[in-house]
Amino acid sequence: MLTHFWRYSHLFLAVFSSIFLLIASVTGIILSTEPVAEHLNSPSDKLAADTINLAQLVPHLKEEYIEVFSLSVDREKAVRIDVIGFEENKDGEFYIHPSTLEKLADIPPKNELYTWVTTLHRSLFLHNTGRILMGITIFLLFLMAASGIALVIKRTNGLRHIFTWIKKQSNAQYYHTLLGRLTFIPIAIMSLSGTILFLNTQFETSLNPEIEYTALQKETINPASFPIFQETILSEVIKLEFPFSEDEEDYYHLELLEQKLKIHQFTGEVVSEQNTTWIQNLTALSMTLHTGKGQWVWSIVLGLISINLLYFMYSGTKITWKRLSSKTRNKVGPEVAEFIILVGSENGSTRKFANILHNALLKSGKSVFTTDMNYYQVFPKAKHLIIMTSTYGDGEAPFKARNFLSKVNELKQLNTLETHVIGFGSMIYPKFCQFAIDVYEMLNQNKEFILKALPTLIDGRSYISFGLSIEEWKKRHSIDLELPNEDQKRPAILSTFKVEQKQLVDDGYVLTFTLELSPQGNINFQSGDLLAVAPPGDDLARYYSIGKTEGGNILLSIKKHDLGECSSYLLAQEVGDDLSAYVKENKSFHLPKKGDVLMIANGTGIAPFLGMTSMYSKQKKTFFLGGRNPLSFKLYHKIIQQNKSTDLFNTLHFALSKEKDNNRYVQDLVNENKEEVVHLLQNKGSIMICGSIKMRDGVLEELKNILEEEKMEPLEKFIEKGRILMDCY
Ligand SMILES: Cc1cc2nc3c(=O)[nH]c(=O)nc-3n(C[C@H](O)[C@H](O)[C@H](O)COP(=O)(O)O)c2cc1C
Repeated sequence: MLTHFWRYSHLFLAVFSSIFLLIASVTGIILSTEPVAEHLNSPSDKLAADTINLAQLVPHLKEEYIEVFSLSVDREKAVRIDVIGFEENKDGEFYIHPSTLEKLADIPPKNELYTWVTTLHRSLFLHNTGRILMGITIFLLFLMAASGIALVIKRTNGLRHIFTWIKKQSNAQYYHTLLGRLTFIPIAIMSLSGTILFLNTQFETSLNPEIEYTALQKETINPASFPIFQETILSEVIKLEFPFSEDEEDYYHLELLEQKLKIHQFTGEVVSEQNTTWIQNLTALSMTLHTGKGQWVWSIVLGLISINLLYFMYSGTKITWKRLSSKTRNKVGPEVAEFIILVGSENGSTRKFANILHNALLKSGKSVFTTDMNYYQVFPKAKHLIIMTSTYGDGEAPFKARNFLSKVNELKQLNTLETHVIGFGSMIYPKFCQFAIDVYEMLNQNKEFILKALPTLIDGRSYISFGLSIEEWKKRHSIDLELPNEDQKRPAILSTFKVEQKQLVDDGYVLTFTLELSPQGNINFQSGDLLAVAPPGDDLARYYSIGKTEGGNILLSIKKHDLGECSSYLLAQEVGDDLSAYVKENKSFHLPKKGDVLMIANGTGIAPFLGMTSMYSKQKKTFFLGGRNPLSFKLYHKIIQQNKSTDLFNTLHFALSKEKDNNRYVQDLVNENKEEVVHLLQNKGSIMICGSIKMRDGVLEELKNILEEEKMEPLEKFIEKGRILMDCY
C-alpha cells in the first residue's frame, strides 16, 4: 500500500508540474552559467579582501579620489568603488585592487540574456501569478524528490540498504533510480532554498528594530583610527556608503553580512545598529544555495542537477509509458473466461509476457481473462489457471500480488483448475523466483489446483525460456496456440544461410548434430550471438548459440528433442540446402576482451566456445567440458584437436557422466580445480557457462561454495559485474 502511495504521489506531482518544471530546468541550466561567467570576468587580483580592514582602506581612498560615494565587495570578493577621480578613466564605478587602489577593470554591463532568463525562471513574465506558479513548482520538486526517495527506500527494504546495488532492468529505470539516489540531497537543497526565496517574495519580512546610541565623544578623529573600521575586514563588507556632505547628520552607512550600521563621520562612533533577522539570514543563504552566486563550483552542481531534472522527466515518462502500455484489455469477464492469467508484476515486464499469452489465446479463439494476482476471485467457468509472477525485495511478492496467498485460503473455487506457475526473476538475487516457488508450493497442497509440472523459473526475462514453457504447457493440455515471434514489433529480416557441413552422432542416449552454415550476404556476428530459427509455418523462433568458425561460417550444435519441431526441422537440412533464419546479437555472452577466461559447457553448449578459441590469442582459455561418454565429444573432436595442437585451448578438462569407473560432472571439475578458479577470479578473469540449466545450477552452487570458503565477493557480485556470463537453456 505504501509503495502504491509513494508511486502515485510521485507520478501525480510529476505530471502536474511538468511544463513549469521543464521551463525551470532549462532556464536553470542557463542561469547556472552566470556565476561561472561572473567568476571568469571578475578581476583575479582580489586577494587582499581577507586581510585588509576598512581603517586601512577608507583614508587612502579619500586621498586618492576627489569624491568617494561608495565601496562594495561583490560575491566574488572583488572590491568595487564609485568615485569621482582626478583622471578621466578613474571616474564612475570600477574594480580596484584593495591594497594598491589601482584600477583593475571596468564593471561589465549586465548581460541582457541573463536578465531575461531570470525573469522567466522566477515569474514566467506573469508577475506575482507567475511567481506563485514557479514557487509551487519548486516545492513540488521537493515533494517529488522526497516521494521518489521513499519509493527507493521501500523497494530496497529500508534506509540501511538504500545504496545497495540495483539490477539494470531497462536503462530508463536503472538510471532514474541511480541518479535519484545520488542527486536527492542537492535536489532537496535546491528545491527547498527555491521555496524559501519564493515565500520571501510573498510575505513581507519585518526588520529588527534599529538601535540608536547616544553620542558621547566630541573629538574628531581620523577614519584610520575608527575602532569599527579597524575591526571590519573587507571580506565581511557588503557595502560602505560614504557621507554625502560634511553635515554631522550625514553618516557612513556600513552594510555587513549580518548588520547595518550608521557611523559618525567625525568621531567614528556607531550611532545606530540594525541586526538582520533570522529570516533575512535564511533568505541570503537560500539565495546562495539556489543561485550559486559567488560559489561557482556549486553553480556547476546546480547546472548538472538541472540537466538531470530533464533526464528524470524523460526517463520517468518512459517508465510510466511502459507501465501503462502493458495494461491488458480483457474482452470477457472473470465469470465466463475459461483461461485465467494472474499476473504479479511490479514494473510491467511480466505483464508484457502475460499480454503476449493473453493475445495468443484470444487469437486461437479462447475466452481468456487476465488480472493482477491481488484480484484473485472465484472463476466459475475457468478450467486453466496460469500464474505469471516476478519476485521482489528479498524473495517477496510484487506489490500487486501481496494478497494472493491469503485470498487463496479465503476463497473456494467451484471447479478444480489446471494450474501452471511461471516465475520471472533474476539469478543475481539469492532468492531466485522465490515468490513463484512459494505460490507453487502452496497451490500444490490445495486440492482446488492441479499442478502437473514444476514451476518454470525464468532468468532475465528470457523470451526463449518463456516460449519453451508455453510450448510444454500447450502440449500437456493439447491447447491449440501460437505465440508470436519475439520481435513482433520489429519483424526480423530473415537472411539465407547455406548448409556447408552436417555431422551427427548418437552417444546411446541422445542424437546430437552439428551444422556449419555459410551466410549468403554480409552479416555481422560473433561467437556467443544467437541464430533464431523457426520451422516453416511456426512463428515461434528458437535460438541457438553461435560459434563463428575461422572461415566466418556459423557453427551450430543441436540436440534432437523427441517432440522438438525445430530440432527435427534442422536435422532434416542437408548439405547444400538453404535455411532462412536471422542473427540476434547477444552482447551478454560475448567473449570478454580482458583477462583470462574459463569456459564451462556441457552437451551442445560447446558450440560458441569452439568459435571463441581463436579470438584474442593472448588470453589464456581454460575449458571444462561435460558429456555423457567419449562419443559425446566426437562431433567436436576435429576442432578440439586442431585447437589443442595450436595451443588455443590452453587447458582442457573433460568430465564424463556415464562412465562406469570415473563418472563426473563439470561441477566436479570446478571443485577439483578450485585453486585455478580462485586465481582466475582474483585476477580479473571471467567464467563463461553454456549448456543445460541443470549444469549451470550445479556449477553456480559449486562456485558459490568456493567463494564463501575463500571469503571472496559473493557470486551475485561476479554475475552483476559481468565476470560470470551464462547462456543456458
Ligand atoms: C529491488 C528488486 C528486488 C528484486 N528481488 C528479486 C528476488 O529476490 N528474486 C528474484 O528472482 N528476482 C528479484 N528481482 C528481479 C525481478 O523479479 C525481475 O527483474 C523481474 O523480471 C521484474 O518483473 P516486473 O517488471 O514484472 O516487475 C528484484 C528486482 C528488484 C528491482
